[in-house]
Amino acid sequence: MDTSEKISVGIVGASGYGGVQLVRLLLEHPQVEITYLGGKESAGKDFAELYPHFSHRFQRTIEPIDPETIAQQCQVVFLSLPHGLGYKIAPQLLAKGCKVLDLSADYRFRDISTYTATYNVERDDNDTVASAVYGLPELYRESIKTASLIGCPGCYPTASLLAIAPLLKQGLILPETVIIDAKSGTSGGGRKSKVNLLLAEADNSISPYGVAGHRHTPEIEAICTDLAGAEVKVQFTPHLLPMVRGMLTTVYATLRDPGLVRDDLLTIYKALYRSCPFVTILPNGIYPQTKWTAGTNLCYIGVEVDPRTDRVIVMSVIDNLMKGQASQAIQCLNLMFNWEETLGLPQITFYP
Ligand SMILES: NC(=O)C1=CN([C@@H]2O[C@H](COP(=O)(O)OP(=O)(O)OC[C@H]3O[C@@H](n4cnc5c(N)ncnc54)[C@H](OP(=O)(O)O)[C@@H]3O)[C@@H](O)[C@H]2O)C=CC1
Ligand SMILES: CC(=O)N[C@@H](CCC(=O)OP(=O)(O)O)C(=O)O
Repeated sequence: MDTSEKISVGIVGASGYGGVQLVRLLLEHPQVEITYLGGKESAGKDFAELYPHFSHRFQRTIEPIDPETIAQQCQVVFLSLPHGLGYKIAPQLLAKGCKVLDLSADYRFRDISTYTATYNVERDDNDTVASAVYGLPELYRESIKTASLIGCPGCYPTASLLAIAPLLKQGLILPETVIIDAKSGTSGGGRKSKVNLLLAEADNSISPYGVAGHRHTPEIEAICTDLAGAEVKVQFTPHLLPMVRGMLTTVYATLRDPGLVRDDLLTIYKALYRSCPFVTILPNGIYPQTKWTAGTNLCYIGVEVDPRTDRVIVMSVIDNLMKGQASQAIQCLNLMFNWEETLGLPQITFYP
């Protein structure tokens, strides 16, 4: 394909884990060309200096973050920055005609007061927030297609919401009974050094954190409430696993109708995800493994019912850096440009 037909794309926050996934995927994407990389501490360095395994294929200097310059060089901009930064740049990019996909929490909430309470960032850009669409294609595909600004979901909300959405949409559970037990690899914490992510701390160990207060709880609850059409509160507990990539969530909830069996639920899940190329509902008695998703945009879901407790148990796995972050953003990009939803996205993992 003639490169003049390609869309010019920039990545702000290219030096981080989200950034490096985006570079890898966008280099292989047939419809885009990377024309800008931005960063703060990394500005002035070549990308291949930070990630030498790219040096045979891609070299580009990371530039300081200047919205004017970015808008001149890019039609689409991925913001892969810590929360509280993207919202200062996105309005200027949008005003210049760029489409923006923000991987942080800045545009995930329709209600700014929930964002402010959760992230402790004061802001009043209500109009921009109102124009943003939550970037979970399986639930908001049609809105994503026409959006200019996407608030890409967090990794825990992605895995949790894909697991629970059919139950809430169909009114199959008592919403006050939802418990989400989630586990993540350490790359979920990003590339910046943190003590709990050191090998000596995380290896040979598993630990809960953010119990009864993790910042993803309000994000999950807001979308659950939207899906159920009534307020939903969830009990969400994340855990850090001694591995790099991957996320498992196990969701428990009490069925409204104790007569429902696993086969009924599998039929409902398959029907709701029938047009979703990245979601696989596993057959009877098969439960998912994170290993099946590594490096891909896939989500596998297993469903079980315990007739002794009338609870449904739904298990979902994703790669936190992919469906939980970078490749899901590219899935949204594909929809925004009316390309095949799967374009440029790996669909089979390396295994084992
Ligand atoms: N890791 C994961 O599994 C997931 C992460 N996310 C979200 O995606 C976003 C990126 O995460 P991730 O890639 O893991 O994070 P990293 O810590 O790996 O990277 C952060 C990036 O942000 C840049 N940055 C940091 N501070 C500033 C600043 N003050 N001004 C400008 N640039 C800055 C860094 O650039 P430099 O080095 O140049 O300073 C770096 O490129 C975050 O909002 C995160 O919460 C979402 C889903 C999953
Ligand atoms: C293992 C680990 O530390 N994970 C991160 C979640 C990563 C993510 O999705 O966070 P954002 O909402 O910022 O995008 C955490 O629990 O804070």
